[in-house]
Amino acid sequence: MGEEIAISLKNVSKCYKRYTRPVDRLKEILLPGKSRSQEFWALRDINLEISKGETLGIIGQNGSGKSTILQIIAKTLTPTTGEVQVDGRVSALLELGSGFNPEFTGRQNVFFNGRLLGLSQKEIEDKFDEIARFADIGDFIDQPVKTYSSGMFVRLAFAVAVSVNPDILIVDEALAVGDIYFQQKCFQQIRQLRDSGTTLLFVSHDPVAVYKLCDRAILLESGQLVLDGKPRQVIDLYEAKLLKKNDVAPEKIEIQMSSNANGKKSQENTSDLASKEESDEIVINLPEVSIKFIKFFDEKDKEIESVISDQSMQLSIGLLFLKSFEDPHIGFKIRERTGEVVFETNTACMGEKVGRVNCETLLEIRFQFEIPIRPGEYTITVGVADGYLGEGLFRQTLLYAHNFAVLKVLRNQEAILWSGIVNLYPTISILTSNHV
Ligand SMILES: Nc1ncnc2c1ncn2[C@@H]1O[C@H](COP(=O)(O)OP(=O)(O)OP(=O)(O)O)[C@@H](O)[C@H]1O
Repeated sequence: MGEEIAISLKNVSKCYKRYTRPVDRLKEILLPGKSRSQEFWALRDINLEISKGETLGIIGQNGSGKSTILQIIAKTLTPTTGEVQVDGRVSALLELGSGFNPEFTGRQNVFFNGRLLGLSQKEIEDKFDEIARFADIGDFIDQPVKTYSSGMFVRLAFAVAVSVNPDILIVDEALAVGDIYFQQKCFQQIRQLRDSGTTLLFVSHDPVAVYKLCDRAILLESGQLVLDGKPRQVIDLYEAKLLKKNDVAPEKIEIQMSSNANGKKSQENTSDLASKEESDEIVINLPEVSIKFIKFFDEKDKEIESVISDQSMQLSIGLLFLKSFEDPHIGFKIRERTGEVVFETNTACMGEKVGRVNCETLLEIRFQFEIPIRPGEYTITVGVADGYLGEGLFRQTLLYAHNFAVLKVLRNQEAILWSGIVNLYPTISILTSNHV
């Protein structure tokens, strides 16, 4: 699997015309010859190949071009320049409402859309009950869709989109609309399609959804493809860039890919971050702040390689400051291998202050905590920022090293048998009384 190409974009760009005032658009139509618009490039020179069966997450800030790229692949939008090739039946859940006629009932829309997606009347009749069951909107199926809530809308749209057994499924943020039960149902359905070989393109602002569903991700920034890699790397870079954006003094900070596993750093600029190896992690830092070590200790200050579930431990972070800082704060994040955050905090959020650090200081900070989590491998991310502004915000990020170390949590042989993410240490009371 993976060699046959489902979607290919070659040098794809999309330019929109933008008008300062709506009247300018009218003037341009009535008085052709003089352009009253400005060009706006929503996508610039995108090159992308997606193999059959691949699951691609598309990440980017608002306005970065995510929907535009999906619409171009779904052929509801034509690119200004470049070449697009799509091999297979595409089913797209784009903007809420697209593809449905508001005056038609749900039932009529199912038939209408089913035909658009290439099913015969008979095929839709055969699938109709299954679609209605999945959408689960009761009698509303025979009401005009203009009377639907956004949740009902997306239920029906999703049910239709997945029922046609598409070769390529495109989902744009649609899952954020439904309730949690429906979302789970959708995820399950998407997973089933994925496992049966459907190519999936998925836009979401929820990193966890991308971690869980996708085996590859791309990051778009102002219409350009900035990184194509593993979901974890792409999300880390996205989050690093968000952090940088919020900084008051972001200009000096560097974003790099770093091979933490062997300590080798490749000082690359984000502008030429092409497709990256899985071991590369995103590090952002000022040159004057670096991590010297990360160590684990037990509660008796003995250094340990791994920790037993339910026990106490200490995380020790050694930082070298080659410049003085007035109000530095240090934080850590523990993540599961899948990328899901188990816990994170920092000195500011804990109501602590490190105080001023002088130039050429080696600072060691130790966090003590319990580890009531299931056995497995977790990663440690370290962050350092200066100038606490409240509400978890800082004046400037000094360092952010994703997945810098691995923490192994071993099974506690004395613990009860349990499953899940966190041990709640349950106890039992059994109360009996005579029932009269
Ligand atoms: N019809 C249009 N005319 C002019 N500009 C447009 C048009 N459609 C989109 N744009 C602009 O193109 C850029 C990319 O839009 P797009 O909807 O693809 O972004 P996005 O990444 O999906 O954003 P969001 O996360 O907010 O949905 C935005 O700046 C948007 O304002």
